[in-house]
Amino acid sequence: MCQVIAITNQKGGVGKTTTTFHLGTKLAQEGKRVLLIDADPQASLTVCFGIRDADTLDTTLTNALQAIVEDEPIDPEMGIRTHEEGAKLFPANIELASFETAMINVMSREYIMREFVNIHRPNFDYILIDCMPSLGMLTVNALAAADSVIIPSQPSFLSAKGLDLLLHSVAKVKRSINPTLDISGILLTMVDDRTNNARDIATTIRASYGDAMFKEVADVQTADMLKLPVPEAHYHNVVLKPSEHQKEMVADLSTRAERVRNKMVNSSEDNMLLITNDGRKLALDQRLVNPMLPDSDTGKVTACANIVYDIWQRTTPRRSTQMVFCDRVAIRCYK
Ligand SMILES: Nc1ncnc2c1ncn2[C@@H]1O[C@H](COP(=O)(O)OP(=O)(O)OP(=O)(O)O)[C@@H](O)[C@H]1O
Repeated sequence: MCQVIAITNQKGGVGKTTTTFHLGTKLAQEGKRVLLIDADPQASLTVCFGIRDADTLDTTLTNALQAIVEDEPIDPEMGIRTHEEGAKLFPANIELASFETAMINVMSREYIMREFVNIHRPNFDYILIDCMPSLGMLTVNALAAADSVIIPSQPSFLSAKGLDLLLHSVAKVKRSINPTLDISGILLTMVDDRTNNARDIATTIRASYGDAMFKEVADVQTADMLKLPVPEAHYHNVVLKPSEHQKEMVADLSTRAERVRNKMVNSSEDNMLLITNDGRKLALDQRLVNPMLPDSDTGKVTACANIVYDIWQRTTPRRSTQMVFCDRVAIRCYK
């Protein structure tokens, strides 16, 4: 018999899509017939399936729900995509947001998704619904369509605070719309056992919702842990001599620092922070401190531009890409 599970939490970024995608993929790898429904206009689950431009899709959850509202027949194969790992997807895009607003005028609006899900129940062992981060009408629809709910939650103060509200909403849906709805459990996600704060909050959540908690948690995965392939780096340090203007300006910075130290200037006019900032700008390019100054042959920006140009010339046949990072991140503000 098909199990329909809504993965929900009104808090954003707690791992709903990640949980839906990995749970769905794992079940499919075990030979189950799995349909993942993207019920979030942000379409993150759709993107997980490699669909980068969801807004150009012809058939999405919006069309399907619209067809149900208009009593049109639905072809169960329509709009379904297959992932290489075997799970199937019913995609979404931003149009779902306006559909949610329009739902307010529809009769039996809480049951639209249930009707859609029921069409697919006979063909799948599991249907997982990735909900949007809100307790709006689409989430209520997902809860009305589901047999159970998984609640991903991060061990953070704000996530813990929102759990009461969410459990209250689930209870309300169970009472008034879907009496057979169960809570499968609260799944702690992105648990970083290296910090005391995460450990403390996880303990507090367990103390409050112990029975509802999954024993397993999803550990935080950092780039280091994932051991993603990284290209071999060749480091080159380029050491440059200061221009005459830069030397003069550095001397001026010392004079300013002296005046600040001796309290000869009001701190609102000049202070160590301003001086350090000017020093950092000056080190990058003298024109950042005084736009009237000429470009310097020995400036960092010029040297960088020359290297970029040189690499471009050497690698043009390979059409290689260069990414240039700058440690003076606020450069735009000073141009
Ligand atoms: N275990 C993990 N370790 C590290 N990063 C993670 C982990 N799980 C999820 N993430 C990252 O956290 C971010 C949020 O995850 P995800 O999109 O699954 O959350 P969400 O609750 O679906 O978000 P939204 O509410 O916006 O739909 C993503 O960038 C995801 O890659």
